[in-house]
Amino acid sequence: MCTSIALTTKDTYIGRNLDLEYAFGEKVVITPRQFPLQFHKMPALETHQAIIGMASVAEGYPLYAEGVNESGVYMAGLNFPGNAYYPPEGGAGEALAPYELIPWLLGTCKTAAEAAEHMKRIPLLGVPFRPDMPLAPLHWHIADRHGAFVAEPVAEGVKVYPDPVGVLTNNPPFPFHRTNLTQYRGLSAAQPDNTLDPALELPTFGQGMGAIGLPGDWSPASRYIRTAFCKRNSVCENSEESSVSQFFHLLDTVAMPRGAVRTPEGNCDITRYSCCINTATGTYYYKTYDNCAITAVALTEERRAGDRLLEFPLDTRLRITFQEG
Ligand SMILES: C[C@H](CCC(=O)NCCS(=O)(=O)O)[C@H]1CC[C@H]2[C@@H]3[C@H](O)C[C@@H]4C[C@H](O)CC[C@]4(C)[C@H]3C[C@H](O)[C@]12C
Repeated sequence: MCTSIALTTKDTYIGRNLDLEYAFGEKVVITPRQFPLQFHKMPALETHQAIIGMASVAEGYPLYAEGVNESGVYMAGLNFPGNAYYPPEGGAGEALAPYELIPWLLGTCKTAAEAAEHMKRIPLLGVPFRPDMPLAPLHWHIADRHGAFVAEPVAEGVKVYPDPVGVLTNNPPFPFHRTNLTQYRGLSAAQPDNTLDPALELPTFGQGMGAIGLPGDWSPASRYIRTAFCKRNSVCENSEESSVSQFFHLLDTVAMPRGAVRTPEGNCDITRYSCCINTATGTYYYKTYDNCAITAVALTEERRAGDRLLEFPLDTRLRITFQEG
């Protein structure tokens, strides 16, 4: 499962936890403006906006889990099994395969609203990248500094919702999560009033008691509520360091430590990586399960301008610094 967040401090920061029991060949990949992108049913993009994000590269093609373009538009795919539906054959006109969405939309769109409009308009095409690669059952978080959207491909078509909370997890479909939030409307970061019986002495005996009832498990519904609560109450200083640090703390509240979440096959679902992207600069910050220090890849002008994919293998090694004095 996964959790995606859009947070505005001095800039807008967007990113996600990627929770999975196996590696998918992930690395930070920059698709520069002149790298030609091919599509099944759309004309090739010979030149487009540069994209930075986490992807596996297959036959020279960037298969993104999430990315940001140079206009600061973000798009992330999150698991949506049992609900995601892709029509097996598109018509004669335009269509995009699920793995083509991030390259095409981030290659062409200047705003998240524009990408959301395309999601409503362009039919999806249920074609995998390769016959031996399954179609990933996904829904998408789309965001920029102006706001966020959720796009869900279901049997009736692609549904696009505005997302004023700025959070997405996994199943069930998005309207459930919005309704479910109402059940937690009484939670507070402040100490609770004694509304139970003001005549009784019920002094609080520790901090944090206003959030009693905040779900602590890793189910998608609980991660949604926990992230929405922590994001809503988030405070940080007006600096890059403080914003990035805060963003990773928010993701940490829903990260999966190995062993706590088992798949039906008995494998451990873990947070393989967490990322935070500054949409104003395109800087991609990440940490991995073992390397909890933050590593960054900058989207420099030189890197934006090329014609070859730039691949940055993840720095996954934990380093422990022993202090001398
Ligand atoms: C599994 C990832 C979503 C994370 C998540 O929600 N995991 C939950 C696992 S579970 O429900 O708890 O079992 C998704 C997000 C993006 C996906 C990848 C992207 O869609 C790009 C390609 C698409 C290809 O069809 C399959 C490989 C792939 C490289 C995908 C592998 C995998 O399905 C990814 C990495």
